[in-house]
Amino acid sequence: ISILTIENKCNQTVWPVIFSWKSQLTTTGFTLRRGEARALQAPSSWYGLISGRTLCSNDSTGNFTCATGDCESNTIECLGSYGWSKVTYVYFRIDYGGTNSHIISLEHGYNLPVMVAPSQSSPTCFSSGCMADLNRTCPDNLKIFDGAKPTSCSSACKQSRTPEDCCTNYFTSKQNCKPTVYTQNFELACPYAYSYPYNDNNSTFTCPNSTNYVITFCPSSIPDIPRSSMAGGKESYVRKLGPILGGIAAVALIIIIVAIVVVVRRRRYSTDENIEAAIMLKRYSYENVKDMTNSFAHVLGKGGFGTVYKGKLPDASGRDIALKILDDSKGNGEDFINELASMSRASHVNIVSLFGFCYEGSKRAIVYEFMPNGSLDKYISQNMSTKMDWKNLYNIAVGVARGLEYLHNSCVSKMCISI
Ligand SMILES: Nc1ncnc2c1ncn2[C@@H]1O[C@H](COP(=O)(O)OP(=O)(O)OP(=O)(O)O)[C@@H](O)[C@H]1O
Repeated sequence: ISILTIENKCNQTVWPVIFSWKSQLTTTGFTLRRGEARALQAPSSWYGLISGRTLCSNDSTGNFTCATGDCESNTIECLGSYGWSKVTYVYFRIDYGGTNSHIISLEHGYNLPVMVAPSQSSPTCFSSGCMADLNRTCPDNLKIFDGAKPTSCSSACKQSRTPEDCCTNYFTSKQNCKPTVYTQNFELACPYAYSYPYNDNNSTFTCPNSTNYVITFCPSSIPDIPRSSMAGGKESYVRKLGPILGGIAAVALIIIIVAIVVVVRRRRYSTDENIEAAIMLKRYSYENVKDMTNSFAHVLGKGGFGTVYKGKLPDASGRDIALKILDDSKGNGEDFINELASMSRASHVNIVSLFGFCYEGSKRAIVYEFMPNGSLDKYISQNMSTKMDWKNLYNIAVGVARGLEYLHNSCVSKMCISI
């Protein structure tokens, strides 16, 4: 099982599509407003794709349609067969023969920048994506508009259908299927994406089968890629300035390549930060949990969902923690991860902070702040006759109300509870 966390950092709402060739996930399409994230569990041997739809709405007849990536289901869910759209795709194969693999594909086109951050890092498994805004650099004849705004960029094959662009007929071989000016536009901006048939250099990532992924739409500020010289109707001007532009382009190309290498290298070392950024929590193994609690030596109490133990963080701080081991859960693991993801975004003085979690099959635990005075209800009842005057009780009530108010209002607008 791998957890796929899909997050939307775009300034607009995105409606992700999940299409599966094998075993459906719990959803095939949903809404992700700006700043929201949703985690899904992909079972072993799941094989499918993820893409994002934009500018969706219900038309006058109530049918749900999107300007880009529409799955023609007329609803938010994308049931049934799948027609290829001119959008950015991420393909995943989860646990095939012990490994996961994924590809970011621009083979059909591009609509949104996407980054895929695996939870592990190796020379074949690192954070990468297509971060550039190719809607702006798209050659004019491949641009797709919604009104005056370019919304996506078609692949040349999808638009022209020629054997050369689609690598069919004579061009059906690695030898004859070469990058074209169009695919170079994609290739230059997104070298780790798959942009034409046989373009398999660098584009398949292979990770261990225990890897989880964060798939981010609009991952960061988008670098401004220079407009391709073939865009627009200035060919003769371009031809005259050819050698000069060629020199400038060569220098620009070198700078872009160096920048990409630097960015990719940096990202290789920050993959764990990326998954933690989406769930914003550290993931511990069950073995870690056992160590942290000294083999469950000190029980703090038992609640409706499980037993709470005292423990210590395994880092240099050695900080005291509470560790709630959830009763053998038959429940939905996705709910657990989504709830953690939302809880981890809450930060308030009157709400216990979460430090991490454990999720190994049915073994689930929450690692959070230790409260030396135990639970508030017990504390109040035990001290009622001694320490509790009306002022103290009033302050406690106000503190509790402030925490609740934060969860209901401020935190909702910061996407704590909306997932
Ligand atoms: N962070 C903590 N620090 C210290 N003790 C804790 C902490 N969290 C829980 N406990 C102890 O463990 C007991 C069980 O806690 P738990 O949250 O599981 O149950 P609960 O408060 O009854 O609520 P729930 O309905 O969530 O089960 C508490 O009554 C308290 O004594």
